Amino acid sequence: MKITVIGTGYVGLVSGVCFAELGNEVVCVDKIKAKIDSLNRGEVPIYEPGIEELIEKNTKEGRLSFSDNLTEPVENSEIIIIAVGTPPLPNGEADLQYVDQVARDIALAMNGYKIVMTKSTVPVGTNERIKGIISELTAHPFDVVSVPEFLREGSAIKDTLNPDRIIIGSDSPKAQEQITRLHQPLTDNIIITDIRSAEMIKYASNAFLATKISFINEIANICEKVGADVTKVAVGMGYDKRIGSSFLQAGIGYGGSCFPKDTGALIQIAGNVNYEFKLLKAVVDVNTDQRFNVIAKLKESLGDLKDRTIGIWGLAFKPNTDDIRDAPAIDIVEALVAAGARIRVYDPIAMPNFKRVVQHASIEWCDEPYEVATGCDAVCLLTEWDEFKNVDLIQAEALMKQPILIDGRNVFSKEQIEKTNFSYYSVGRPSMTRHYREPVNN
Ligand SMILES: NC(=O)c1ccc[n+]([C@@H]2O[C@H](COP(=O)([O-])OP(=O)(O)OC[C@H]3O[C@@H](n4cnc5c(N)ncnc54)[C@H](O)[C@@H]3O)[C@@H](O)[C@H]2O)c1
Ligand SMILES: O=c1ccn([C@@H]2O[C@H](COP(=O)(O)OP(=O)(O)O[C@H]3O[C@H](CO)[C@@H](O)[C@H](O)[C@H]3O)[C@@H](O)[C@H]2O)c(=O)[nH]1
Repeated sequence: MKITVIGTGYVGLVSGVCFAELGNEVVCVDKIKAKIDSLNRGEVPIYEPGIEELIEKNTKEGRLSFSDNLTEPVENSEIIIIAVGTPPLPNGEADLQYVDQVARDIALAMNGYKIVMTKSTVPVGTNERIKGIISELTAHPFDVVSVPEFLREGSAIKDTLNPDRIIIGSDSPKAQEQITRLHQPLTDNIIITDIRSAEMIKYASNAFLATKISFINEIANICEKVGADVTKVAVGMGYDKRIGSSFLQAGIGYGGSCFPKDTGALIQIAGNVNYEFKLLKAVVDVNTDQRFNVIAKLKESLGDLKDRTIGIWGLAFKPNTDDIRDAPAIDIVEALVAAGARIRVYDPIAMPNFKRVVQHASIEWCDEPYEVATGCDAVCLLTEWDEFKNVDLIQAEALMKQPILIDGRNVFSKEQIEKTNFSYYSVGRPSMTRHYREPVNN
């Protein structure tokens, strides 16, 4: 099939390349010319394992191309995919200006029947709004279908080529049949719904996963006080098939471009119909507090943080991505700056993006984890990159002023820590505080 994908962010690029890999003819369009120019030079604007190779292969084989103008691609395509951003407005609601603009642009470029397939995460009713915008500007026939995207950053290619399910929200048998055919090579789990339910499935899924994370984080906080181990609790709970073992990793809370934005948007969607989504509001509050537990643990072990040197291992909101959108590390580093600490940071991939958002004279940018540890009063692990899991803790400890380790992701085992002199604080597991404590004003 001939497909135009509009928006070359994570979703646009990954779905574009995957549909090309399945044998379709795909043009990825973005309004930012510099992005298209770099893609045409073979430079990929996002870090995502496996994507560079797939882009190279599919462009070489002639199934994938890039353009900063949608007119010709839309004219030549049967299916137009909307994959532009829906960032939060100050009140949490999704900002639909990019979606609206694309709907207008598609309408003006249409030359015959098209299927407009929305992959952007959009509030219930938005696909009807898209339909309205397009039909005001063109007399050509078209259908709008909602096919929400469930990929995760860091495993986006794998998720797209092996989805748990495909949701198709449609009110047109003709469009439904074509979009089903497009996705058939990926899975048998194709679920057809009305458009509004498809839109809601996306928000409800993200909100449920965020709820699981805040739930286990609260259990972790209680475990710390009663001497239980949340990692064992999660394993024990996860064997119950009704609960499931995934998304029960306690830590410093969820971040990223989706959960914070989509939970906020769903609270607003409910609010707009006079429903207070109390549970989800609590999920968001718990998540905000969870980030600052890292600061509380630093204060517990060091007292005042002024003039203390604190190391940070990891800035991305999760491993295998350079995305720092709503990463807990932003709030944590800013809180350390505000407390007057000196901060030494390193992330294998996300440092350039982080530097664009957080800049302060007290931040030292390092090239590897041991450089971070050098001269530190404490090190905090915020992203569970393999590079940090493989750190030689004895070597790191020897470089530090004080051996204090705050493990925000429960990466290290009791056995690993027992071989060191670290005072070790993790999340929802018993602390391993040692004899070592320097005077506050050393
Ligand atoms: N990032 C994820 O992991 C993920 C997963 C599932 C769903 N989603 C949803 O998918 C959507 C896209 O997310 P993303 O992270 O890929 O976004 P992004 O912000 O990374 O990229 C969006 C792209 O759209 C382009 N764009 C905006 N207006 C345009 C226009 N008029 N014409 C052409 N291009 C235009 C922008 O220049 C940008 O490159 C969002 O609604 C998001 O919630 C994202
Ligand atoms: O047990 C867990 C699992 C995740 N996280 C955190 O939750 C956040 C989100 O992780 P993940 O869901 O793996 O990444 P995303 O790429 O944000 O993907 C989510 O958001 C996307 C955008 O909507 C959806 O498409 C995906 O299905 C959904 O998993 C990260 O900060 C993780 O560290 C935890 O703290 N504990």
